[in-house]
Amino acid sequence: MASTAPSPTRMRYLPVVAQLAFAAAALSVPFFLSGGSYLLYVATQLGVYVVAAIGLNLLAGYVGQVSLGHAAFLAIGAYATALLTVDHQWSFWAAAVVGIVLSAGLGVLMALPSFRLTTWYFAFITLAFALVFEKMIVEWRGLTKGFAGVIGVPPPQFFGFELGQKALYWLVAGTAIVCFLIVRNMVKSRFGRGFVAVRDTPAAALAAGASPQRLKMLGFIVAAAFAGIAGAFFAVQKTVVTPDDFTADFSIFFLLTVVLGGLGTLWGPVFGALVFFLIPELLHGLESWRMLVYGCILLVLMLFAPQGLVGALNAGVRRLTARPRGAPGAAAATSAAAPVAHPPIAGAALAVEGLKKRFGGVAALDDVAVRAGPGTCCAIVGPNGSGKTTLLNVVGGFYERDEGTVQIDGRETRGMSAQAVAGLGLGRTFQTPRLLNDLSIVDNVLLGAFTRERAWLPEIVLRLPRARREAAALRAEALGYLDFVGIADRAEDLASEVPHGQQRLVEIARALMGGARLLMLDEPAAGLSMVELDKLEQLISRIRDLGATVVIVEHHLDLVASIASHVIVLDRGRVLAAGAPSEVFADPAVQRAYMGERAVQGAPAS
Ligand SMILES: Nc1ncnc2c1ncn2[C@@H]1O[C@H](COP(=O)(O)OP(=O)(O)OP(=O)(O)O)[C@@H](O)[C@H]1O
Repeated sequence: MASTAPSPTRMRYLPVVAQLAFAAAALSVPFFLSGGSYLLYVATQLGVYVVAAIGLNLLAGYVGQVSLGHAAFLAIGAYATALLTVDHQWSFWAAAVVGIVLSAGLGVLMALPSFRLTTWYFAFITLAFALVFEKMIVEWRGLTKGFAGVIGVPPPQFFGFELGQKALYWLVAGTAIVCFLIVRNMVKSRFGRGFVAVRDTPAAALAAGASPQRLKMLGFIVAAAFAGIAGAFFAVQKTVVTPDDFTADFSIFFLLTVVLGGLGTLWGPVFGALVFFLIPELLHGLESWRMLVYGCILLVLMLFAPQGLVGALNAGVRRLTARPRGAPGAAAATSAAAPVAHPPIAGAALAVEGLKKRFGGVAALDDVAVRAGPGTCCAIVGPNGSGKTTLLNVVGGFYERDEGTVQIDGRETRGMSAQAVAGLGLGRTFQTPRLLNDLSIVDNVLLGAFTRERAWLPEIVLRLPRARREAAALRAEALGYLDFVGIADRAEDLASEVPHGQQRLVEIARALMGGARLLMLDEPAAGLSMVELDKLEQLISRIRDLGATVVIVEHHLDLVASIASHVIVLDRGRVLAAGAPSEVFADPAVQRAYMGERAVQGAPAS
């Protein structure tokens, strides 16, 4: 019987066909409208807004930095273009470049507070900035001409020819398409995975060796530069630039556009701008009813599609094309990749001495020593609150230590950031899996390769051969790692869709993808079924036997007894006992402190 489900190949090409069709439709608009028409003017303005919204969506949707001051970036692009062309007779192109550079520079400044502030505090700062900036434009009369604004911005010239309204439209629409493609190529690359990690789980970004600060900075620069471009077009399209054009309302309009269009979706800003800019324009004839109808549309959307237009559409498509569990599909596609015969791993030795860490009055670690060598598994056990996770966090560079030494492969890690420690070959998993829920399983694994990718941003944006080759090779490798941990059939599923036990395996695959030579697992058996536990035990044993150094924090003592050659028991931050599992678990002090008197009889023998 012929299947009615859309074929995976057809589904894969659908977005490309849709993108081409949309671009063709956008570029053909001037063929249906006359040169001086109001609609062409509106369509050009829409294109300008799309450019700005695409940038804001990258920043707010992907990097998670909600900015309520986007209008300021546009204002810089617009005023620079207007002032340089009107007062100094610069060409549009040179003036626009200055506007874009200045706007990107402001983006750098705006990025700085985001390094320290949480999302909402940062949003308030940007709102305050937008309000101050609005006043500044008015008050700095000597430069901006105050309320009067800059009048008579000339149209761009191209080889001596003045661009008419149709040509300007094509220029704006072409720029919007280019901006869309830049963002599309970026978010599909390691930068996109890094952005989402910074947004959803910065610890996972750090563990993968990615710098949240640099990624935020990149997001701000791109968003601000796009707004600068939009501002330059805004100036020539309107021919007048005044402070009223760049109020805080304008910033809020952009945020509304990307949120209601679908925050963090590629098409969100495009459809958002289309709907939320065009609707009030098209409702012009309704006069006073216009805003009421507009408000009702927004309300309905917020109620029925809180994830935005495109977010709701994507969710619908996912539901329609969902593959029944166990049916061939992505499973068949991924299992076709040859199972990886993993080469040996050159394990990195861990040596910790005299480690101390206090949180106020609590001594979370007090003179702790750990030694683990390649091809061995060292288990850290102890009651809740005994300092196990703190130990992993200090070794991983997530917390600064108070005293002591930590050496990975003989290198002292004092003063190193978490991403620098990851660069020494440390891979880790977390007590609660830190996955990028909106990305596929294979993308989650690919995050692990963040620092291994060599293609530069321009190569990625332009999809040059090296970037494409590298992306294909890494993807094949990631699928291999999913095969290795036994979940290749879930490669294309969203991380949020896979069960808890498999999420833990994804984290292990991600660490291996990052080239982990010292693997630290924080309670990997928590919440697993007996079958999953068996598989986990085999997997960790395989990784250890390949030569990696494994350090495992675990409450499941049977698992510890079967895979660890050395056990360290922590109790209130101090090492209570250390040695082979059989000795340690037989120690009455350990039995009393950790397992309690009643459990002593049930302790594993070895
Ligand atoms: N960021 C922090 N700020 C303040 N106190 C902390 C912090 N992290 C850990 N602690 C404290 O340090 C001590 C050790 O905590 P830690 O999470 O390392 O224990 P654990 O052995 O991993 O416990 P569990 O088995 O419950 O995960 C606890 O008293 C905890 O409250």
